[in-house]
Amino acid sequence: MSNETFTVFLADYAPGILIILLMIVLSAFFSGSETALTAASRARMHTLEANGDERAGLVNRLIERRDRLIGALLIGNNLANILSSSIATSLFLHFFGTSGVAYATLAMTVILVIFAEVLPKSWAISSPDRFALGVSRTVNLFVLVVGPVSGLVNWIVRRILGVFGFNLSSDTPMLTAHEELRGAVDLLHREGSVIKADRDRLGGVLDLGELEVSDIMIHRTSMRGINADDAPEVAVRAVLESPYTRMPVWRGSTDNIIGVVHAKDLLRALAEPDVEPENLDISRITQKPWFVPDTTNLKDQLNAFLRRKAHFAIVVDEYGEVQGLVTLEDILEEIVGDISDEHDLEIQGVRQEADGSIVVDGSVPIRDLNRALDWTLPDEEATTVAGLVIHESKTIPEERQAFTFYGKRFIVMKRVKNRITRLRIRPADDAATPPPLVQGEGRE
Ligand SMILES: Nc1ncnc2c1ncn2[C@@H]1O[C@H](COP(=O)(O)OP(=O)(O)OP(=O)(O)O)[C@@H](O)[C@H]1O
Ligand SMILES: [Mg+2]
Repeated sequence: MSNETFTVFLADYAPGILIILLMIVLSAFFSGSETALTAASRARMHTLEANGDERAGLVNRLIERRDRLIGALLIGNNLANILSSSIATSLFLHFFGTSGVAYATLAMTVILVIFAEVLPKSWAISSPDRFALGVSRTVNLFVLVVGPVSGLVNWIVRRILGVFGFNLSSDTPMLTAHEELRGAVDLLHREGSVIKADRDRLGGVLDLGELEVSDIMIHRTSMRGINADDAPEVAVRAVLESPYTRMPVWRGSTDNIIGVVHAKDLLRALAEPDVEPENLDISRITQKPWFVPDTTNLKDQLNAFLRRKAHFAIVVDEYGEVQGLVTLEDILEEIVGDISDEHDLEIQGVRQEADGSIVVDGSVPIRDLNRALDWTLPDEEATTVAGLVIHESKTIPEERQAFTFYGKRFIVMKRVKNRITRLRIRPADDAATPPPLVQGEGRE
């Protein structure tokens, strides 16, 4: 090729070749960005953003609207690939006639796969965070410009799918992150790489957002507190006799809680020189109670405990009426299972008999019984076992009357006035008992 023909060649083809090169670079940019932004660590980006990194903020905004991001990048990528291939084809047609189409297809496929796909994606995946931060501004600008087009694309896709009966409304609930996590944990458990205890704990963490304080609180009837108007030595004895470290202090009636006493503060006060139990001033060592709504979900309550560095809260309903109490330990137990310490009681009023039946006091909370014996008696309608039997039988049963529900036989052993004070529970012979129906009312 002489100098002259080379100049002519350049003048004729250089713009085309330049555009092809530019498009390959652009296509590589889009592919790499997609990989980097998808693989970037969200935790790291949030930390960086919190520390004032503006580019990390952009990355977070982009990832939050993932479909818009992917849509825009796809459009850019295709635009670049198709433009470069079209120009290459027209150049090749010039040199090789009609077989130029085949050569162009072959050459561009190889070039695009290597330089516009695999190479940038491999590069991006090797350090996605840095790559994502680097491209964030440019990609953001591009998404802003192309966003409306990708919105149009999504709309057309939905329309066409709609014709075939698939209904993807724009807010079709995708799997929530929780459901995905739970699914993954269950799957790993089934495959054997996550043991049951771990699955239960991970599941417990995920459940926190779905349970409310009222689901796990200690009901007001089981709360142990002290009366502010009692003589100090009576209060001291009450604290000594209780297994609990913190005790609500009430005045007038048990649901008028004015404070909380910590056993250690009491011990300190008593250890002061010339303080005798009888002249101790309890109100001096009571701390202000912390009231929380019964509808608080456990995740928020756990965070609130940690933030306040508190362990103990009084639960109130929407009218401010005391419903019960909840402690940090109660929430942690939802994750790790039962926690006992050297002063915790086995649940009281439950006795396992030699014949396999269980004898319970009527006042035992259903939740405690369920937890202790791994049962699933419903605790929505009634709090105590006696309450459940009364609710299901719709009467106040006589002694020795028996009922079958929820797969168990409940036999009333003792009734004092209108209260059922003791019951025997044994597995119902017929395990297929339909749950809510009261079956037998005969005497045993
Ligand atoms: N005054 C109370 N009355 C009734 N139940 C309580 C009382 N205080 C705590 N509980 C319950 O006892 C269980 C153990 O809770 P937690 O470990 O927080 O109390 P604790 O053992 O008295 O305190 P700590 O472990 O800090 O010494 C929880 O189920 C909690 O709800
Ligand atoms: Mg404890």
